[in-house]
Amino acid sequence: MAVGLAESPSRGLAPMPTLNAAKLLSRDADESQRLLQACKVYGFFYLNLETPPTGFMVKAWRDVLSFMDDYFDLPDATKMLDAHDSDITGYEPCGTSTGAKPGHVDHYESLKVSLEQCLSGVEANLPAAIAKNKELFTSFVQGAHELTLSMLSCLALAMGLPPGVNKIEAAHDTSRASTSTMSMFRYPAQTEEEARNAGGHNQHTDIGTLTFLLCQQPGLQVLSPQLNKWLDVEPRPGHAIINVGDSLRYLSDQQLFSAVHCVLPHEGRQLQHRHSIAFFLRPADDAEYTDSRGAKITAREWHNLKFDHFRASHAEQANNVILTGGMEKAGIHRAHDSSSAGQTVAA
Ligand SMILES: O=C(O)CCC(=O)C(=O)O
Ligand SMILES: [Fe+2]
Repeated sequence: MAVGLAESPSRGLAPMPTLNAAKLLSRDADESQRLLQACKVYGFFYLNLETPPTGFMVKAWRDVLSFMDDYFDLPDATKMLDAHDSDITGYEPCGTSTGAKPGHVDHYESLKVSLEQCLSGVEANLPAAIAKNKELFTSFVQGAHELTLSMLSCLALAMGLPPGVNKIEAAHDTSRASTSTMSMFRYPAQTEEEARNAGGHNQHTDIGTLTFLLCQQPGLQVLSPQLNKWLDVEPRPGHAIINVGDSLRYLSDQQLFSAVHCVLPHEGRQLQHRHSIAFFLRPADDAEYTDSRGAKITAREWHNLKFDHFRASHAEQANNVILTGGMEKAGIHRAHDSSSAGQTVAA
């Protein structure tokens, strides 16, 4: 049975393993095995950033948050000067996609800067507000890029694939264009009136390879593959939340699990602004795989198709397997070695 939108309060916290960023950066073999199991069983895990060499990311997190406080407080008309109708760079106001409840639009605004803009080193390529903080953003994006790429090497190691040249790593060759991007989100505080038509972030699976997410406030929920019910993802200081996206599931021939998730305020409406920061690692635009419909598609085409679908009505979204990659349907929770997780899968 498919599970509907997360309209009721979720019960319980999502059980998620914790991995160590420093060990993954040094390609530790045991940590790589734990990473593989986390991606196969949950598709979501915590990443401890607090030890060197990733401690600088915790400081950058604070600095980006204080930038976001100032940026999102600007008048709408000023922020709209940064809106370029793009899904990888610039500003996007609230209400452009379908929301987390039936009949609602979303309730988050975002400011994005692409990996390519950051790597180009050319200030003129960056959104103006970001160009003023070029060092902060380039070091954050490079740090998140290096970390997520190192996770792909660790996964290849744990899967016994030839280093560097395997299908997964080869699809992330940095000399080719991609839609990898950093996105800053504000879910603004809402009045009761505002909450009647808008709320949260609709259920979805992520488009890309791995998502590196920093958040301090609750609201994120995951559809547990084990229990087939919505659970809260508890934010943890000094830890990123990492999840597998559709592209990595497809490139791994469905071995890795991209869990369905959404954002909903606990209290029924957003009482205070909620902020989150994401880096979305995605494959090179021309990388190819077979998607959830069984179609051969490039990573760029999947990205564009999925974003169009985020903007479609709930009724259209329910008609196919694009929004959640078919992951919420019973039976897709394929059997896995339950010994590794100490849990069995409710199919
Ligand atoms: O804001 C969050 O915590 C999650 C956002 C998210 O799931 C996404 O942008 O893909
Ligand atoms: Fe997401």
